[in-house]
Amino acid sequence: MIIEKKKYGFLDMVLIPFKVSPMYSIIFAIKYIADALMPTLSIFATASFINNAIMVYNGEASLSSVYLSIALIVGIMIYSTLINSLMSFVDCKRNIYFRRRLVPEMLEKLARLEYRHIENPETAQLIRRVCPNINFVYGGGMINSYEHQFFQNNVWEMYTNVLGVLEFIIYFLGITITIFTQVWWIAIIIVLVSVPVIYFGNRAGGKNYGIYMEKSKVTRQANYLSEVMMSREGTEERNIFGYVEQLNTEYGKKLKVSAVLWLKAFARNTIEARLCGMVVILCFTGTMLALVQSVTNATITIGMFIALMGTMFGLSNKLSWDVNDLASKITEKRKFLKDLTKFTELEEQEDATSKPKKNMTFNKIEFKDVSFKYPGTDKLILDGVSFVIENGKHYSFVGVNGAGKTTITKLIIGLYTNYEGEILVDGKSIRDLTQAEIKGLSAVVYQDFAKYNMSLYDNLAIADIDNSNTYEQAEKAIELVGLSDAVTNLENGMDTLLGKIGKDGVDISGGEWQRVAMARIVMSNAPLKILDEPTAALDPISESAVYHNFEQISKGKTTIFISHRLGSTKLADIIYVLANGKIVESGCHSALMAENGLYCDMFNSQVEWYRSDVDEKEVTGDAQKE
Ligand SMILES: Nc1ncnc2c1ncn2[C@@H]1O[C@H](COP(=O)(O)OP(=O)(O)OP(=O)(O)O)[C@@H](O)[C@H]1O
Repeated sequence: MIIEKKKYGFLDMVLIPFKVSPMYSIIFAIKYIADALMPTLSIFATASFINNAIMVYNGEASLSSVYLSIALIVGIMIYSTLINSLMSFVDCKRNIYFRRRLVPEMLEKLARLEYRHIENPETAQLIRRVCPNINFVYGGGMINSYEHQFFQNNVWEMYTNVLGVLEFIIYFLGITITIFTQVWWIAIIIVLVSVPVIYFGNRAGGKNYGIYMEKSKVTRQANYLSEVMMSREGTEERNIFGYVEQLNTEYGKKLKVSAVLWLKAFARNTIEARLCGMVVILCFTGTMLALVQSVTNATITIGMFIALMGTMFGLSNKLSWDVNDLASKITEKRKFLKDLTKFTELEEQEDATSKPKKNMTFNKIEFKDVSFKYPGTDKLILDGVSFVIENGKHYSFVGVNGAGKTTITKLIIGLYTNYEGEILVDGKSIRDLTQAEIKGLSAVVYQDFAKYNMSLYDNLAIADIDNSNTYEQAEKAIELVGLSDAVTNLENGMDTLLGKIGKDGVDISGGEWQRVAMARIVMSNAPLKILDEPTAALDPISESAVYHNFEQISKGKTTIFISHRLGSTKLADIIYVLANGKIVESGCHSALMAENGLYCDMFNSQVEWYRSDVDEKEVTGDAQKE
């Protein structure tokens, strides 16, 4: 385990990459140290070459005396030219390795997280910041400036930033020590000038990060607008409502705000860095002039003087820009580590990644006085709800939008445990069941069911991951949901790739996708089948066919139907009517109609809708006859 629950600090910027791969970490550390030593080496090589060349010119030395320094200069040049290309290749391999080591671990951690963290906007954003490759809900676009990075890249960048700091320290020490050995007081001046420059650079870098964060929020909103204007899903509405121009104006405004923020940061950065740079250049120019005196006094050689000139201007650039940049990056990564700490502290569900237990059975599921609020909210969604689900019977939950029907199913499948009251499976609290048992108990199709871009057979077989179901069973399931004709028309039958991800992929209609999802739960071995709005996307003929096949689909199984189409409730043995967080009525269709309560009102209002139309036709027909 590389990423574990703990408080992550600065040291982890080095420790985590080392844990992933000591080999790549060492290779890159050597590269950065070598890069840091090159300028110092270059001073000696250049000085030696110039001094020896002058001596050769004056006839004081033979040509061979410059060979070593030329070899050194050529070596440094070859190193500078080749090292980056070579390291790009190594980095490519390193990247793949880091991905292979870190991504599965993060995916597993995500799978173990308690569901409430995925639905809660705050924790969902935290998850996205740490694992940006995970496409969670709650708005697209970047949240943080580091968010565009994949998790594994963030981990690696932390390390290279620290190596960058190490490189700068070695480089700075190398040069100042070299200068100290030549003219000690110049080294003192360099240190005295550098301290405030490093301090201001560091401070500006930290501030920049704050501005980038602000900018990212606006960019995120702009990205969302751009997504709305360009996404495939919105094509029809875009044409019909003609909102692109208005959105585009809004998009432009957001981009402008984002650009202004960036420019502000950039301008301040440039001014601060340039001012610092100017101060450094002025100081260094002064020292250079003083150095001329040292050359005249023969305190230093001409070669050393020329080599130092180049190096000191390089140093002024590094001081004004690199420190600033590194400070900004380190602040960013410290924020990432803080997020990583919070992420690892998110509660996990025990045995969350286990597979559904096979052959689960039950006689009775009972809600006893259950009350529930979504975590972090105050609204009581269920308020003392009690009901029973008996094995082999069919149930319907009915109620207005937001009544809490889907919420009940989320509690049955164990997504939330923070309810009051009891949910019992044959007298045993659902909280005491293992995840494997809960998973083995029920199969669900929600309104926003998944559309897997896989073969049709795999879309079904996924409900029974150990594949105890056969092709014949898949075909039977397809027949039960009324998809057989559509499958016959597919070129590769059950093996046809669904969705547009592959070259040969076939895009099927919304209603057909819904039936595939229904077939999936037919394939599942779970004794309780929950269908949340199962026929919403079906045409009336398909819907009545599905209801017709319902007996077979649910044979020997217990079903819960949630539907606003009240015709379906006639199939239920018991209908539970929810209102204001409570079950206000229960019974079969005829009993509830006789009760003349909420259910009867809802049913009649739907019937009225059709009836007024029928009546109108009848009246018009009669009038025409007359
Ligand atoms: N993750 C969540 N966090 C906070 N509140 C939520 C969450 N999910 C649902 N709710 C709220 O809980 C209430 C009940 O939602 P639920 O989805 O159970 O209703 P429903 O009866 O299934 O509605 P519909 O018929 O529209 O599907 C709604 O007011 C909804 O806003």
